[in-house]
Amino acid sequence: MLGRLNHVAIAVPDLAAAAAVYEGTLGAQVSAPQPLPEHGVTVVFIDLGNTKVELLEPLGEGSPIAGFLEKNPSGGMHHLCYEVDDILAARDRLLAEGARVLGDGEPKAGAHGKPVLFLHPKDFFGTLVEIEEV
Ligand SMILES: CC[C@@H](C(=O)O)C(=O)SCCNC(=O)CCNC(=O)[C@H](O)C(C)(C)COP(=O)(O)OP(=O)(O)OC[C@H]1O[C@@H](n2cnc3c(N)ncnc32)[C@H](O)[C@@H]1OP(=O)(O)O
Ligand SMILES: [Co+2]
Repeated sequence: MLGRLNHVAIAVPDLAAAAAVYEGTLGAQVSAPQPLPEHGVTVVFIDLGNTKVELLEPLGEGSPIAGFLEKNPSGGMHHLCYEVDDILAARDRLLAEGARVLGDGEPKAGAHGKPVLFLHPKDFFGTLVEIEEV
């Protein structure tokens, strides 16, 4: 079921400052900020060739990452995103295996415009998992 690792996401309190560190200190190419109100975050991506790093900060009230940043005020690893070739088949398998799919269980378009779903961190060893259909 799992394909490539699409991205590793890091939640940050200040996206511009984090992007500047990735550009200046790490010499990375960082994409322009992408506000995603439907996800309650603004993101940038660093394309590493074999995978990506996603830096994200809260956007608006009720961001799903606000609680995480309260607990981790300087930021931290937030989620992993695995690629799948059929997100509905993946969802059905995950539900059949007893995993919790977050939200209403319906895929939403992610940062790349592809359908994504999230799985509860407590079901995957303290790691929030995102799956993205590619
Ligand atoms: C840009 C679009 C898209 C893409 O295309 O890449 C994105 O990546 S959008 C990213 C932002 N969206 C989401 O993260 C959606 C899914 N997340 C959620 O629904 C919530 O974040 C959550 C997972 C339900 C957690 O919400 P929270 O308010 O923190 O709830 P709790 O405090 O009840 O947390 C429960 C429990 O889980 C621990 N936790 C929370 N977040 C994480 C995390 N990222 N990694 C690991 N563990 C996490 C939290 O500490 C609680 O643990 P206990 O305190 O031990 O109960
Ligand atoms: Co993501």
